[in-house]
Amino acid sequence: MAEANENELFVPWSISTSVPITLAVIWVLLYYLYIRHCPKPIPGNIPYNKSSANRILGDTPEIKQYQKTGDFRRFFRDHNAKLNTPISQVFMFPYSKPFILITDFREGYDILSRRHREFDRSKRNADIFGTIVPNFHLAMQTQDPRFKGNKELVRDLMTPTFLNEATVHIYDIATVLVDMWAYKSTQAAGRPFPAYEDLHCVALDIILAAAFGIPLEQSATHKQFEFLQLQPPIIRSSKSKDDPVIYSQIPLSESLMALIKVTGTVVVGYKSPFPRLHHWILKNTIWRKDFAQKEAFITDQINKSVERLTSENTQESRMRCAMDMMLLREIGYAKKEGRKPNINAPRMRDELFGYVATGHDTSSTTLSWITKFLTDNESSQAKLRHQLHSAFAEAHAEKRQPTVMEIIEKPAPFLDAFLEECLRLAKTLPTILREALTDVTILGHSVPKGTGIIIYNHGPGGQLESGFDIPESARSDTSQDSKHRVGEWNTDDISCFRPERWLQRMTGVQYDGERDAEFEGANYNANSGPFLTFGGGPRGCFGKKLAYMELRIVLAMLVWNFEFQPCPAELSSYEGIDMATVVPKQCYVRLKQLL
Ligand code: HEM
Repeated sequence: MAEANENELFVPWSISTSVPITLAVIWVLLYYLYIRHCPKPIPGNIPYNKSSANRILGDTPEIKQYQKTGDFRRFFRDHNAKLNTPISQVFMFPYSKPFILITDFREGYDILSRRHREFDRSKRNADIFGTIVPNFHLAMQTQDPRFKGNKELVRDLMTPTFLNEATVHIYDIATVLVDMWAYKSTQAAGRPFPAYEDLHCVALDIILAAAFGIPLEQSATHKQFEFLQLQPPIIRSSKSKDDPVIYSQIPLSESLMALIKVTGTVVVGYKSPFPRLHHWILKNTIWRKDFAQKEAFITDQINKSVERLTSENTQESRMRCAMDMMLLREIGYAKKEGRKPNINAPRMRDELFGYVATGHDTSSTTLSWITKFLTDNESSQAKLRHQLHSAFAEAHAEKRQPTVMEIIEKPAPFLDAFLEECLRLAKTLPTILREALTDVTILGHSVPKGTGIIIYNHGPGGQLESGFDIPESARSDTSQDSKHRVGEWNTDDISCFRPERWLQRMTGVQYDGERDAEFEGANYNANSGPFLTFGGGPRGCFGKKLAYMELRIVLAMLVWNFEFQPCPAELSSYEGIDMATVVPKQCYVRLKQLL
């Protein structure tokens, strides 16, 4: 009986004690797992968001909120602004190491230009581009054994000879754009119309002409203009001068669409925590056809180039595009190495596609931002036109278009300054990635080897916003040495559009009261102040010279031919959308033809 009673007592006791103990053990275990999987901040005192450090997803929920608005890169700006710091840790992806985010220009510039033995292209770049163009030098770190060979292959593509060839294509395509916009503006009769699609085609045509020598008649812009002229005249149903006119757009060929789509797939790499796997799955499923078409397009262009280079016709066999230059290099290497040329070498195919991919979106997006700055800064626009009239005085007197050589060669400091100011403010590519190759010190903080570095040049202390007072002693020796190499922007107008900030007056120049005096003695100074639009150092933008040529020619031709008049506020947002680059959400023009 006593035994039975003991058992009776024991059972309820065991339930009442073992359940809470089990729950407590589970809770401790879960808590341990939770803590184990939360982000691990870098030891020391680099600021980070404390609540993000206490959740497995780190900063991801906040980043997702920004993604919903379209421009997730704004997160970087706000992150350092909220933490009131030029350097912070970001927990970008679950289970990954923290990234270091820097918004201070001098530190970014120092890392890119002076400390490139300590910092290199980030492995994340390889993750982002690895499944699209694994053999493109952008996807490689500098110590990658393939890197040097690839750079050799593309060596000729930014030489003056090659660029001179490219300027002719650029000018021809810009001329078609001018003709098309003259036609559109007549039809629109003072109403605005969207500009983005046309600029996207122009930039595509330019890079395809430079890469593969695709002739003007086959350009998307030329076809669009022909198509437009066959359309019935626009019937205006609305009376408001502010209602935009929407023109029909001829669809691009399947192969061009494939090139654009494949380039756009890079966004998956930017945003995914598992970029390679994520991209690989999509590439082998829903994007399979696009990738196949892109490959077929490149094969076709290689065959055409071989035909050109082996043609008896000297006019035909003349080198005229990146494809031909690369093929000739490959033939040269093969001869030297006593082997057959590999005209289908993966590195050549990827360098070619990479050239198109990196050269297209960046330029088209920048052109779109430029048209917005033209539209919204009337007095600077008028001053630019005035500069062009005085720089290309003969063309102005003869009421003709400036020639391409006039645009490229005549000094026009306000044109340089205007373009640079557009590039400073354009949101095209505000993030630059690096990786610490060794344990490093950044602004006095220890950062371990292998850490990903994000340099965000539109944040506090960057090229658009004044920053923090950082003691010189916290900066690296190289940063202290180069303190005066680049000027500083005036904090009062740093975020305003003011091309004059790039000009310096030569001392001793007298003004004679003539019309052109405002440009006399004005010198454009590229080091006037913070500017990282093309990154910097040995891994800075490879296509910068081509980009400047393209933007200069298109900008000069547009301002010569049109007055960009204000668009209604509801069509003039400065918000960006995150694609491969940050594209303006709205890009409209309202044009008055001048010639
Ligand atoms: C306005 C137009 C352009 C902008 C704003 C731009 C911007 C940039 C930026 C910010 C980088 C990263 C630099 C760094 O990490 O330090 C970059 C890299 C690069 N850009 Fe551009 N770019 C433009 C036009 C072009 C063009 C036209 C081409 C080629 C035809 C090109 C080819 C490249 C390549 C290949 C790289 C990688 C270089 C390397 O990894 O060594 N870009 N660009």
